[in-house]
Amino acid sequence: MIAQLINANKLYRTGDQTITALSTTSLQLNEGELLLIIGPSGSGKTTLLSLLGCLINPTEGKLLIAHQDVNQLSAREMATLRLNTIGFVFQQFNLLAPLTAEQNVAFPLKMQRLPAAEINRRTLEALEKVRMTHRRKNLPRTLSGGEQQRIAIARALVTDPKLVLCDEPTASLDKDSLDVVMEELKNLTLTGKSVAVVTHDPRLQRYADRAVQVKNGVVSQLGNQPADLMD
Ligand SMILES: Nc1ncnc2c1ncn2[C@@H]1O[C@H](COP(=O)(O)OP(=O)(O)OP(=O)(O)O)[C@@H](O)[C@H]1O
Repeated sequence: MIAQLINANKLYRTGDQTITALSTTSLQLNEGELLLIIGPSGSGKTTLLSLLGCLINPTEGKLLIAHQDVNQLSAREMATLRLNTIGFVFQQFNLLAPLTAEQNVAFPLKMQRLPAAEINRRTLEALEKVRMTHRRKNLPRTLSGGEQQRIAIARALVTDPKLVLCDEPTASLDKDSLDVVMEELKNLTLTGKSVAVVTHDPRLQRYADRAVQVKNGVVSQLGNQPADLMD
C-alpha cells in the first residue's frame, strides 16, 4: 500500500466560517493501481488529491504515505517526501516556458542534486518512455497539448516516484491525445506505480482499476458500470 487515509478529514476555517472540504474518510491506494476520483465541482476532489500529495495535512485523522505518518513530518520532511515519492501531473501541464522539453524533465533531478551524467541518462530514459525523445529540444509552446502532457508525465516519472497524482490530466486534450496520455499513465501501473486521477470525464473509466466519487466532501466507492460514473 502506498497511501492510506485513516478516518481523516479536512476543514478550512475562514473568519467565523468552517468549511468541511473533506468529511471523515478512509481510503487506500495500492501498488499498481489506477484510481479515478470523480465528482462535481467544489466537491472536494482537489482536497483529496492534495492530501494524497502531501501538499496539505489532514485536520483530523491519519495519513500514511509510503508508510510514513504525514502528521509527524516537518514541512521540510514533507517536501522531501513529495520530491522523492510523488509525481504530479496537472490539467495545464505546468511546464516551465523558457525551458526545453528535456530541461523540464530534468528539473526534478536537478532539485535532487544528482550528478549531471545521471540526470542526462534518466532524462533520456523518461523521454523514451513517453516516446518524446525526438522533440526533446523543443520549447513547450512549440508542442501540441498532448505532447506537452507527455512531457509533463516524463517529468513526473523521472524521479521514479511510487505515486503519480493527476489533476484533470486530459481536460485540455482531444480524444486521440487523451488515449495516448491515459495509456502512458496506465503503463506506469504495470511497473507497480500507483496512479490517482481526478477527472470529470467518464471516458477515463476504462483505464481505471477502481473509482471513487466525492460529493459534498463525502467519498464513496463506485462500481464498474459506466452509469455509475455518469451520475
Ligand atoms: N484553501 C481553502 N480555503 C477555504 N476553502 C477551501 C480552500 N480550498 C478549498 N476550499 C473549499 O473546499 C471545498 C472543496 O474544494 P475542492 O477544491 O477540493 O473541490 P473540487 O472537487 O476539486 O472542485 P473543482 O472540480 O471545481 O476543482 C470547496 O467548497 C472549496 O471552496
